Amino acid sequence: MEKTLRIRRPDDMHLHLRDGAMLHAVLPETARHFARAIVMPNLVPPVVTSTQAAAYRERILSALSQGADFRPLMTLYLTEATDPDDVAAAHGAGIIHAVKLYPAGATTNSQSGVRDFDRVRGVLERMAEIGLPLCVHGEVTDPEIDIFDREAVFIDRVLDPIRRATPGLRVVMEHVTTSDAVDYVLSGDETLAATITTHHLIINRNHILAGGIRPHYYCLPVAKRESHRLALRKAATGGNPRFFLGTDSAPHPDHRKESACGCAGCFTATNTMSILAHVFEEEGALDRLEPFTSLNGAAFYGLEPNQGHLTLTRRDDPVRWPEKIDTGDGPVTVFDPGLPIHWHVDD
Ligand SMILES: NC(=O)N[C@@H](CC(=O)O)C(=O)O
Ligand SMILES: [Zn+2]
Ligand SMILES: [Zn+2]
Repeated sequence: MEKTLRIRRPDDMHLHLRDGAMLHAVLPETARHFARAIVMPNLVPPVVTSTQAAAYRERILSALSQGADFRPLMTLYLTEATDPDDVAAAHGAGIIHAVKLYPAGATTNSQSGVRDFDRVRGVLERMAEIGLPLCVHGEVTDPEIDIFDREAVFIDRVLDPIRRATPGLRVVMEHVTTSDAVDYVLSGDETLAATITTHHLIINRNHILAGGIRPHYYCLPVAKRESHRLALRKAATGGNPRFFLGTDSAPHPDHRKESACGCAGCFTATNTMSILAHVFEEEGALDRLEPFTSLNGAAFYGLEPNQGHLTLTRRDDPVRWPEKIDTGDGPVTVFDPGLPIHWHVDD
């Protein structure tokens, strides 16, 4: 039976748009459904100054097709040399909406990230004063720590000390993958929130490793065991306004993923809204899809909800999407949820 759901147009609060040919190829995939996105700054070289953020925003706007209704919300990449005055000026001018913390070496293009957290204390204190959110890739990089434990250890060793030392700092734990992170968010106050990706609601670590290694399911933080996936589903669909969508859609050309040392990232921009409707229906929480995708994130970032709407219809025939997106850097594989999805996004 057909079922219809009308929601405010969604925001993607964690997105990789890249640059150049890749930007041109992937931007329409997001702009088709999403009205805004928090755009990650991990370009090569990274977006570290307000001038660079403004220039990157212009490149995104000029890559948009005519008539597209999409607003990029820019971020700065925090380094040990970041100038608190530049951050505050960029925020005051409306150029940036967050600063992104990558522990050096934690993920794709994080080599310019932070090694000594004491060195960014001044920036964090200024951000707390002006109410500018810090988005955190929450994994320790200590090689002694098992990759499946790196998020939980980061909370104890790095994040909780930073939050205690910087009262009032608004923090978004990005792409949470564990029940530990969910519990930590629930234990926090209104200054603490988390994004949850689409793919972490679908896959656990077996999808990556059992029966053959599947590079297109490899991302960071890596998917954990099933109990964690279930905790994420509960958090996403549970109605707490401090959990919201950040797809972490992260395009890499196939030749970089299907390799002896494949890089991390799942590309989900194309089919995210259909997959999420499926997940929320399975959890008996379709009425909570709109808060998760379109209201909670905006509220945390101090933005009005989008004016436009998106309509999803459940039909008997499954949704079709291209297996790959062609880009100037080679094909990018679209995330495969591994099951038929029946929620069509209406044009
Ligand atoms: N999530 C990923 O696996 N990859 C992201 C980086 C990130 O968000 O950590 C990327 O830029 O490719
Ligand atoms: Zn990350
Ligand atoms: Zn990311």
